[in-house]
Amino acid sequence: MMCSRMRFRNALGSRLFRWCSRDKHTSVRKLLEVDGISERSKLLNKVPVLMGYSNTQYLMEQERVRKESATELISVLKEIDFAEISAKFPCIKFGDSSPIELYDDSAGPSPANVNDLSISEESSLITRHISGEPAVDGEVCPESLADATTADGNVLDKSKRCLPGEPAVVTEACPESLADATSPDNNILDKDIRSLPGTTSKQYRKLEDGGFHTIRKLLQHFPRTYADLQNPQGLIEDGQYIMFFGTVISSKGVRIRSTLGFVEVVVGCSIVEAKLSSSDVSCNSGAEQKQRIHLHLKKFFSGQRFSSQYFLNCISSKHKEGDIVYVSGKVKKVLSSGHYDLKEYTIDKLEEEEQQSALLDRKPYPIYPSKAGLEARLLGQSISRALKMLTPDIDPIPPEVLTEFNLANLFDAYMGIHKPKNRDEADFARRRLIFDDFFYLQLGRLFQMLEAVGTRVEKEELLYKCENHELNAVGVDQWSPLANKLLKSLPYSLTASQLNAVKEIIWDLRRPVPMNRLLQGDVGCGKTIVAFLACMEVVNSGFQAAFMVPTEILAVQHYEHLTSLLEKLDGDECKPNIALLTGSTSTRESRIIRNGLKTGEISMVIGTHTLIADKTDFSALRISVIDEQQRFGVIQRGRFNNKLYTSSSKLSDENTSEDAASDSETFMAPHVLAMSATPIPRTLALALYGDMSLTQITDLPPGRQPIETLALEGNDAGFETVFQMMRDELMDGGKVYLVYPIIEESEHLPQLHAAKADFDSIKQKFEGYPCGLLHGRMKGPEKDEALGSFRSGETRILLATQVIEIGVDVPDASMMIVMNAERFGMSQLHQLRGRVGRGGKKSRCVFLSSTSSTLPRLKVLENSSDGFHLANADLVMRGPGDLLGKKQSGHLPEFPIARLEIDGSILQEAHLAALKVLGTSNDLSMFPRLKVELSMRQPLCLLGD
Ligand SMILES: Nc1ncnc2c1ncn2[C@@H]1O[C@H](COP(=O)(O)OP(=O)(O)OP(=O)(O)O)[C@@H](O)[C@H]1O
Repeated sequence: MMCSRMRFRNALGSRLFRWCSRDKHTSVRKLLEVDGISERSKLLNKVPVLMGYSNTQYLMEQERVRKESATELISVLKEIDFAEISAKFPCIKFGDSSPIELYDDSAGPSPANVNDLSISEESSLITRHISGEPAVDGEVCPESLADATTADGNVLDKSKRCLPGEPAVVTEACPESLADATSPDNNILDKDIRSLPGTTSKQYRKLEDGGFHTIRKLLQHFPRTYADLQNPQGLIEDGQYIMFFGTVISSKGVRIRSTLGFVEVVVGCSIVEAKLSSSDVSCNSGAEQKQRIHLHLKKFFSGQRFSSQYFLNCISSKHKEGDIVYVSGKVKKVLSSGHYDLKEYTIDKLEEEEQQSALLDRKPYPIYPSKAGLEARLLGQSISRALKMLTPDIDPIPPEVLTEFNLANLFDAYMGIHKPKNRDEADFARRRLIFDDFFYLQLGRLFQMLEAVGTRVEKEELLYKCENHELNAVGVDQWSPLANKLLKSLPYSLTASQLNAVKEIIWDLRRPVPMNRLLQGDVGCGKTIVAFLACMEVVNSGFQAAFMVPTEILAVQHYEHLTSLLEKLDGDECKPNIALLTGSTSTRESRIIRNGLKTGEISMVIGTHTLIADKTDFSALRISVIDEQQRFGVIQRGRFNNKLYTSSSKLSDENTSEDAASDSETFMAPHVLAMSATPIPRTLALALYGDMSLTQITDLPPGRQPIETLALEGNDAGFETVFQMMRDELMDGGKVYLVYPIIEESEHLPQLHAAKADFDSIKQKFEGYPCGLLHGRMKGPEKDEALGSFRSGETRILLATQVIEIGVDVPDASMMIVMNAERFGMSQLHQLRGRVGRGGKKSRCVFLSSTSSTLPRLKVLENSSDGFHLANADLVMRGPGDLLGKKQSGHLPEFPIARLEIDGSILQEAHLAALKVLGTSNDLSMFPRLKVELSMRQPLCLLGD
C-alpha cells in the first residue's frame, strides 16, 4: 500500500516537472489558473525559484537525481503519526514553530501556495544546508537561503553558516571567537564546490572527481605557466592549439530546426604571416607581412528550449561587435581562405580600455596543468567563477604582517596568480602563496611547542629563545657528572659547533616535553660523540638510552667506540652498562640483553632494527637516537619513538631532581635525536622536518686536510694512472678502499666492475699488500672481521661495495677509488668520499667514470668538498625528490606552489612571521581567523579548545 502511494507520488512529481517544461500544455494552463498565475513563463520562473534553484534546468536535473530519496523521505514523514508518538512518549514535544519563511511577501507567493512536494523538498533543502551537508546533485546553492530562519527562530545568517565539521551553525551555538573567525570571508575558501555559481550538476561531478571539493582546492590549482598572448606567426595548421587576440566582428544565434540551433561568434585578427627575407625585392627587407584572418567560434544547442531564437539571441548578445577578446582553441581550416573554425575554444573579453591597449601586447595567459582529465576550459571557467566569489577581506593573516613582509593580500594573490595583468603581478602573487605554504607549517609547529609550555612567562621565554637560538643551551658546568667525565676523557676537544650542539640538546632534555631534534652535519664532523654525550646525560639520571643505526657494521663500530671511551673513565661505580643488540646477536644473548633492558639493568643499548622489535621492552627509555635517520622509513622511526617507558621505578638517582622529572613525565614519550649526514640544505630540512628542531654542526674537527679529489675516465690510461697512485699511497703507509657498484659480475651490465670478480686480480697486482673483501651478502661476523682487519692494518686494501657508505670510521684510511662512479648520486659520492680524510693524513679520492659524457657531473666534486654546497647543487639540478630518495621525499609536505630549491628565503621569512604572530598572541586568541585557518591546514595540530 505504502509502496504504491510512494510510486504515485514519484510519478506525480516527475509529471509536474515535465509539464513545467512543456510548451502549451493545457493541463499546465489549468494548474496555473488554479494558482492564479496565468503565464507559462512565469510558472517556469517561479517554480524553480520557489524551490531554491536559479532556473528550471537545475531544478529538473536535481529532481531526476533526487527523485527517489526526496520522495521517499516525504512519504516517510507523512506516514508518521505524530499524535500517537506524543501519546506514547509524553517527554517528546512537537514544536509549533511557525512555518519556515524563505522569502518575504514581495518576493513571491507564500510557501502555502506551492504544492506539497516542493515545500517538502524546500524544507529538506534547508535542513541539509542547516546541518552543513553539501548540496546534492544539481542544486545550485540558493542565495536566498542565506537569510533563512531556522525552525526555532534563530536567524541562519549566511555569515554564520558553518561548514561540515565546523562546531556550530546557528548563531547562538557558535563560541564567540569561532563565530568571529568563521566570518563569511574566512569561509568562502572552504565552501563546498557545489556553492560555485553557474555550474551544472555534471560539471560539479567532474570537478569533484578531479579532487576539487572546495573553492580553496580549485583556487589552489595554480597555473603551470603563463603564455604571452601574441598572435601566432607563420603558417597556421589544422589541429594546432593556438591563442589569438582579436575583435568581435559579429555574434549571432541561428535556429536550424525546432530542436537545434547554434551561436556563432566571428573574431577577426591580424597575424604575421611571414617575415620576408631581404632578398624579397618587392618589400622592405625584414618587414612583417600581416594577414587578416577570421575565426569562427560555433556553439551548438539542442533541445526545444535551448534552440529557441530568444535563447540563442540571449547567448549571442554576450559578445558585442567591436569587443576586444582573446580566444584560444584548436584551429581547423574551412574552405574559404583566411577563415578558420575554432574548436574547444575559450573566449574572454578584455574589460577596460586601458587594459586592452596594455594587454594587447602581452598579457600572461594562465596555462593550467591538466587534472583528472578535466577540460582546461571547465577548469578555467570554474576558477574564474570562484574568483568572483572572493571578497577582499578573505585574508586571515593580519595586515601588519603583510606590510612588514611585503606581501600581497590573499585576495590580490589569488587574483594575481590566476588573472595577472603582467608577469610582475603573477610573481608577487606567487610569493604570497608560497609564503602561506611555509607560514602555516611554521606557525603550527611553534604553536604546538607553546601549547606544551605552562605559563605565559615560559611561553614568552620560549619564543624569545626561538628567535635567539644561541640562548637555548646548558653550560658544561651544569651537565651531569657522567657527561662531564666523558667529555674530559676524550682525546680531543669538541669543536665549537659540537659543543653548542650538546648544550642545545641537554637544554631540550631538561624540558618536560619530548625533544624532537635533528642533528645534522657533514660527513666526519663528529656527530657520534655529540649523541653519546646526550645519552650519558640521561643515563646519569637513571634513565635508559637507545641508539639505533642502519647497519650492523655501524652498530659494532659505535659499540666498540663508546665502550673504549667509557673504559678510560675514572672510578668503576659510575660506568653505565652498555649492550649491543643486532641481528647477529645469538638468541641466548639477545634474551639476556632484552631482559636487562626490561629490568633496567642495562642503561644503554646500541643496535639495529632489532631495537624496534615488539619483544624489546625498556624499563625507562628516555632518549632514542636514530643515526642516519634517512635510512629508516617513517614507520620504523615512529615505532622506535613510540616505545614509551612504562615505569619510573628507576628514578633512584639523586640527580633526578635536576632532571626535573615530575609525575606527568612518568609516561612521557622519549626524547628523539635523529642524526643525518646527508647534508640537506637548511630550507629543505625545515620543510621536511617542519616539526623538528634543527641543530647543525658546521665545522670539521681541526687538523683535517682537504681530500684531493680527481674524476677520471675509466679507460686503460685512467686505470693505469689510478693504480700508480694507489701504489704510491700504499708505499707511503696508507690504506685504500676500492668501492664497487656491484658484488658479482652481471651479464646484463657488463660495463660494471664487481668487487668479488676483481678481488684476485687486485691481489695479484698489489702483491705484498694484503686485501680484504666486504659486501652486503657476507654474514655479520665476517663483515666485522673484514672491517676489523682493515682497521687494525692487517689488510691494507679493502674491496667493498657501498656498505661502507655510511658511518664507517677508519681514521687512517687515506685513499678511495670508486669504480663506475656515475652510478652513484652526488650526495652518495660525497658520503663515500667521507670515509677517507678522517684522520690527520692527507687523503685522496678518485672517481672513475665509464664514459667521458658522465665526467662533468663528477668534476663538480673535484671543486667542492662542502656537503651543503653539493646538496644545494643537487637540489637545484635534481629537485628534492631525487636528492632525498624515495623514502624521504614521499614524506615531504605537499606544497601546492612552493619550490623548495628556490624559495628558501621565503621560508625564513615565514618562520619570522610565525614567531611575530605568536609573540603578539601566544594562543592565537587575538587572531581567531588565523587559528581557524591553521586548523584547516594542519588538522593534526593541537589547537587547544
Ligand atoms: N672534535 C674532534 N676532534 C678530533 N676528532 C674528532 C672530533 N670529533 C670527532 N672526532 C673524530 O672524527 C671521526 C669522525 O667522527 P664521527 O664518526 O662521529 O663522524 P660523523 O659525523 O658521525 O660522520 P659520518 O657521518 O661519516 O658517520 C671519529 O674518528 C671521531 O673520533
